[in-house]
Amino acid sequence: MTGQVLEADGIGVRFGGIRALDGVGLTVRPGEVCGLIGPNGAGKTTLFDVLSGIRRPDRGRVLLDGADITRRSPVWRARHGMRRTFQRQQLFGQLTVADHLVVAQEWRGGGGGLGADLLAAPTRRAYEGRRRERAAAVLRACGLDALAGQYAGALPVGQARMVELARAVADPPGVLLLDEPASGMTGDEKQHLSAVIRHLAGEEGCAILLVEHDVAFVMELCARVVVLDLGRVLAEGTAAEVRADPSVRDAYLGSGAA
Ligand SMILES: Nc1ncnc2c1ncn2[C@@H]1O[C@H](COP(=O)(O)OP(=O)(O)OP(=O)(O)O)[C@@H](O)[C@H]1O
Repeated sequence: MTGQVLEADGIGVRFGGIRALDGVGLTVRPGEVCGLIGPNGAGKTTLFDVLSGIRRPDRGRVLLDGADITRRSPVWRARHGMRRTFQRQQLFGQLTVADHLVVAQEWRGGGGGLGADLLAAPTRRAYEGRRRERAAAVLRACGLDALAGQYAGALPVGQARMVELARAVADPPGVLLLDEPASGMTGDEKQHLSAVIRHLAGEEGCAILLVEHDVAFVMELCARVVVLDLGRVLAEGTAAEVRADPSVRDAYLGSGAA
């Protein structure tokens, strides 16, 4: 999969009297890591829900490589290259780490359907073999190969977060939405996560948008940062530009922050 361009154009979402998003626009391009930051309740998760198709906006459009996908389902988006992780951990405790990555590739089908599955037909085994090879390569790239056979339910939070990222890229994405990927990680784990994300954007051309409360992590990793506040884009620019913006300092960073 090559990188895709993801655009939000004039997105509006209301929850009763609350304007969660009010005319939000942003663009993420192939090879770019864009950070999305803002105070609690700014609308970051709601925007992710709209981009990934979980929530239909009241107004505005979502575009993938220029095509309007606003009315496309989350499954359609996932099958056309858009992958997402969630703020709350979403692993299957009774599946091994490697199986998470194999299952993530199963939607492509192949190998002859249920009958072939039940009989373990050679074509089916060949498909599974290729998917296991891909899973092993991704786990190596994410530094998780030693954990391949472990049950996900037994992992500490930092490793579990990394497995979620590995699962999201098991089938190569064009666009990747990461919701607080570093939460619960140690300093070393965050460094490693940064390197993996950089590789995905720089070497594989993926367009990456990430929400993260660890502002130092975002500022160090992201070429461009978008700041949301009260459902609107408050500022957008390089890390240095955003850090120096007085309105961002007032609304979010505070005088001594980042
Ligand atoms: N399902 C919902 N029903 C009603 N209000 C909601 C719902 N989801 C979000 N909101 C409201 O919409 C606004 C934006 O919430 P959202 O979760 O998108 O913010 P956020 O920036 O992701 O916050 P956080 O950093 O705390 O995760 C908030 O005022 C929130 O209370």
